[in-house]
Amino acid sequence: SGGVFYERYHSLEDIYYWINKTRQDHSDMVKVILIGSSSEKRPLYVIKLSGRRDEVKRAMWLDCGIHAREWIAPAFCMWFVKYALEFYNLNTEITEMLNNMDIYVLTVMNPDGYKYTWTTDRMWRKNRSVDKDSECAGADLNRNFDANWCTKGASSNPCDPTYCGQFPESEPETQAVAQFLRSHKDTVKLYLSIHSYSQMLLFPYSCSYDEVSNHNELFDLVKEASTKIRRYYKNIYKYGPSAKTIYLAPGGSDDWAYNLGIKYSFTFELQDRGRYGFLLPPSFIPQACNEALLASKIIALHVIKKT
Ligand SMILES: NCCCCC[C@@H](C[SeH])C(=O)O
Ligand SMILES: [Zn+2]
Ligand SMILES: [Zn+2]
Repeated sequence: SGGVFYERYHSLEDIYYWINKTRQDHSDMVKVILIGSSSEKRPLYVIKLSGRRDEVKRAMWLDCGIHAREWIAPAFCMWFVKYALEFYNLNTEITEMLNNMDIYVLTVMNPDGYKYTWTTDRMWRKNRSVDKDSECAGADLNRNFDANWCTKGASSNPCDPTYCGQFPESEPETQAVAQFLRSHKDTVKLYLSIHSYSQMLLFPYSCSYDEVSNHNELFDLVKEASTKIRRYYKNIYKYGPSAKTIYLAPGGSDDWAYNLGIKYSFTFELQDRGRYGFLLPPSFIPQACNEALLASKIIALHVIKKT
């Protein structure tokens, strides 16, 4: 139903409308939680998906759109929500997921930046906070978390695309997510952050070359996901610990979530590998989202078994 809607990119206003319509159309499985607001005072709405059972003890977190220009990410969050609601009680994996874990989905973590890519600069990455001491705007929200903050792989120059912000959690968007996860850290067992591009399935650490305690388990998970994507969708995803697999990137949401105690923490870089890059045409949305959905299912079902 409304399939073509999910094969398009949508403006920020359309996404806010979609969030509210989804809640109205599925009031038995959907709650909308306001977790904070952006630096330009736009709301940060989290969609909470629950199966029709009583309280479950686990939850999973999925955020998209932390980086403004990575439009395939919010498209995936919307695809994921539509799929979960449409196939609950029809598809075994999604039914198993929703019967055993609530799913929190933050469709656009950086609404100001996303809006800016629709109105002004399609290649914008950061949020749109204004630093009074600089003529440049915006901090990189994926360098603003409290995990080896502003060390190698981030910049302290407000004009740089990887500007770490004035201090850890200086940005309202970072604060909102960190606050929500801190207050739900006993139930959230899986953290997924969706980005583009370069087709990679990554896990901590990216703030250092240190290996996490459950490195082998996380490595096997992303290896299995990559293998299945290659088999079913004939597409190649690299996988491994972030620092070694992509680059050093301190202050990342996944490293911070891991250190908070969410031991299953991943960053996905979706399609493509550079032919279109951030300008991935809408015709690629279905396959890019199905690849990410497959990886999400594999990881979520493992987490349910193990926690
Ligand atoms: N914790 C960061 C995981 C590795 C880097 C991910 C990319 C996504 Se565009 C980045 O934030 O530069
Ligand atoms: Zn990104
Ligand atoms: Zn990226």
